[in-house]
Amino acid sequence: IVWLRAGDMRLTDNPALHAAAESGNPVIPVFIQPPRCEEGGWPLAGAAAYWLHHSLVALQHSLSRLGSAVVVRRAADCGGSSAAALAALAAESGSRRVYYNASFEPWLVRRDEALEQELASQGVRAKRCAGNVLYHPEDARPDERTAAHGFGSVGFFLAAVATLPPPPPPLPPPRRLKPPAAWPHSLPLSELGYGRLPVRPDGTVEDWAAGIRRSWAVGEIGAQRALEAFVSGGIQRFEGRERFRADQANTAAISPHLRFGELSARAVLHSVRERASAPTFLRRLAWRDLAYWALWRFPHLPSRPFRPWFEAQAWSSDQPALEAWQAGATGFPLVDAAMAQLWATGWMPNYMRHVVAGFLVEFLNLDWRRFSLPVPRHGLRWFDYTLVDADTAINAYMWQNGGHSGMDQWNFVMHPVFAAKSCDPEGDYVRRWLPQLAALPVEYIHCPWEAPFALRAAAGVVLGGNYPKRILDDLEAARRASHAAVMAVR
Ligand SMILES: Cc1cc2nc3c(=O)[nH]c(=O)nc-3n(C[C@H](O)[C@H](O)[C@H](O)COP(=O)(O)OP(=O)(O)OC[C@H]3O[C@@H](n4cnc5c(N)ncnc54)[C@H](O)[C@@H]3O)c2cc1C
Repeated sequence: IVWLRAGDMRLTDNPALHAAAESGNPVIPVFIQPPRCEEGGWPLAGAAAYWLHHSLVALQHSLSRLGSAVVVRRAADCGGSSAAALAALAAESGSRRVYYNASFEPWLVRRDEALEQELASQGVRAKRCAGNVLYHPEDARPDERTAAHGFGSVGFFLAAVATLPPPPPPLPPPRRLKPPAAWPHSLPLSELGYGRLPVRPDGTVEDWAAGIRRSWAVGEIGAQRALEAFVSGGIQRFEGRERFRADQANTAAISPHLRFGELSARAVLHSVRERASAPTFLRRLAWRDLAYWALWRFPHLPSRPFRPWFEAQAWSSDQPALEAWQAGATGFPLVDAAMAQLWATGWMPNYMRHVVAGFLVEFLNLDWRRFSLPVPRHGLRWFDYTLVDADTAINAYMWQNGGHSGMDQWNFVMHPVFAAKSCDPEGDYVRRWLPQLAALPVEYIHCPWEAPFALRAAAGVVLGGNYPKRILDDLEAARRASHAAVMAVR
């Protein structure tokens, strides 16, 4: 049995699949929808769940070309836990071995340890394989020497893994997977509900995911093409300052492929190293491992401030401001364009994530980690719900830093107008995502409130009409207030 989890959606460099294929025995790949209690409070939802559905469709297709398949099960139907579902599948199929790739979220580490014991008690051996990160968190050796790089920074992490053997080259995809004599029962993928879209009372489908489908080629083949396009084309622009541009596609745009394991980090590392000199990009990849290490070492990262005294920080409770941030209706075009891109495509580039996170924390002084029901509204949870690359480790690590309480706190403030000078100098990004502002000349595109009334009228822009008025008139005062709240606890 190869137990495929949400981060394993590939054939190439999939150590668990590779090991099972090499065993020479029949191979049964299985995906089990975990019960809520195994998800550590971070159930897959929204855009990321939608992505997983399509990634599973693509994986089924790739496996069928090798004469194999993915058996789909729900833990809820098979004893209520992943362990029980695997034990049942092992009993049905006569399998004695379960192969899987290691995860590092603390709740999954605990679950996997208990699961291995439960399977062992039923005569089934589990083999945990290494492969979804470059360096396993438990192998990193952070100490005083590495902390000299700035505790929790990427330099700190690179020093902590400097003496480890380099990540091995990626494994090839299996050429063949021996099928079992009879395929065990499998649910249709649709039963998992990950790809389900809401139906209106009149029976029509509310297709909020059309923009995601248009923007991405989900699955391993799409992932490899995206990586190839970046390595053969854009990587040198990334190494320069152009990686900060929002109006140009100068980053790899592979994060959802990495999140769902359609690409392995090792495959990305080796592909880049073979073809280009790209130290800045490779630091980004190391950042991903750093986030996994941080969550593994400090399990409370998604729920409590890393620096505990920030627990006492006084936050604003301005609900309309929060809703304006979410909806991309703050009246600050750069922020609103990014939130519109997020809503439409499930993604925005790193620089824009800094801009919108900074706006929420530094100017609106809204608590990034609060939890609200039924809609997850605040920064971290809103990203988790809307990003196709939603990743608990990276998301929490970055919001902690943006929210001042993290290991590697941001020492900069992204001003929603001035930041545009480097990331959207001609206003093309804003024009793309906020077409109602498209006719404004470049000097006003990021600050439409400053445009003379007649010019706005000629451009068809009505503040408070087809584009909102600013929710903050005095950014400097807002910034001073949030700074005072930080200084009171720091
Ligand atoms: C507030 C905030 C929240 C974020 N939440 C997520 C998240 O949930 N999931 C996620 O994948 N990324 C997250 N990021 C990190 C980063 O913004 C994205 O990984 C990046 O924008 C993805 O685009 P790309 O593939 O073009 O990245 P590139 O810049 O081309 O980098 C290549 C890969 O390196 C990794 N990487 C890049 N930047 C970072 C980083 N800062 N930290 C860790 N790994 C990184 C990603 O896997 C990325 O795909 C967040 C950043 C911020 C500021």
